[in-house]
Amino acid sequence: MKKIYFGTNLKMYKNIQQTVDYLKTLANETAELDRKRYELFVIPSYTALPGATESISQEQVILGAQNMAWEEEGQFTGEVSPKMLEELGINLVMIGHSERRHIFHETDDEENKKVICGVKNGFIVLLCIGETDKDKMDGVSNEVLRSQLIRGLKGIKKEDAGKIWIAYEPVWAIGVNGKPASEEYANAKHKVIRECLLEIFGNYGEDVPILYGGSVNPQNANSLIVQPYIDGLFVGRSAWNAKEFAQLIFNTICKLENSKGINDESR
Ligand SMILES: O=C[C@H](O)COP(=O)(O)O
Repeated sequence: MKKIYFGTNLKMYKNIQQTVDYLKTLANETAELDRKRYELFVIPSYTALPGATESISQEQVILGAQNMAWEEEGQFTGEVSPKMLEELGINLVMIGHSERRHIFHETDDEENKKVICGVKNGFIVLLCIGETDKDKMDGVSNEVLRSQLIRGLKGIKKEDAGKIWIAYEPVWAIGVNGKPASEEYANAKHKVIRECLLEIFGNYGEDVPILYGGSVNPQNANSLIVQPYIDGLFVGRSAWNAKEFAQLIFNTICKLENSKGINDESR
């Protein structure tokens, strides 16, 4: 039975104390969660990472970094190296979030160098991909997703597929001005992504979880999670209150376990 994933990116919102308080509450509220079946992760800001690693066990909540340099050291002012994250005990790095790609103009080739460096340094690499509104209007969403995957995962060995997680986040669905994708649309794009992963990694492509992100909220989480190609939810705003995030997680699990999907071997 495949794992189901729930995670959040705290973006540039919570300071050190707020992050520590958030994590303690989230760990407490989700203490009953079966970690063999459900994976939970949080991606705080860099400055909060030391406090975060000291405040909770990563057996309860995996901690990630929002970005990472593609080199281990060097003349890269303002960047954070994988070795520095390793020193903090961080287990996951997020690469290519929509805000990195579109505000900071990161390219697929740069994301690829970071993915390679992250895998090499033993991190779980959460690669974010997603089409823009224009891509969608022009009818090239599938091609854009395939291109981001093929370029972003270039050079990753099949045997390392298990170190990659994918977050599908349509750019038009993210943030305060975002409009959530319908469950049908999200599921169809996850199918495209799964097929592409199987092309890239062969059967190892099944080892890569694909999470949906972009205006996930208590109203749409249940219908998204039961979709056959959706392996988890990557939540922004609706996760930033720890008690409400825990409630969203338990509600969706309840929905999932009461649905037919839970008996399907593919889940
Ligand atoms: O990293 C998380 C995503 O950008 C989703 O954010 P959102 O749920 O606030 O749209």
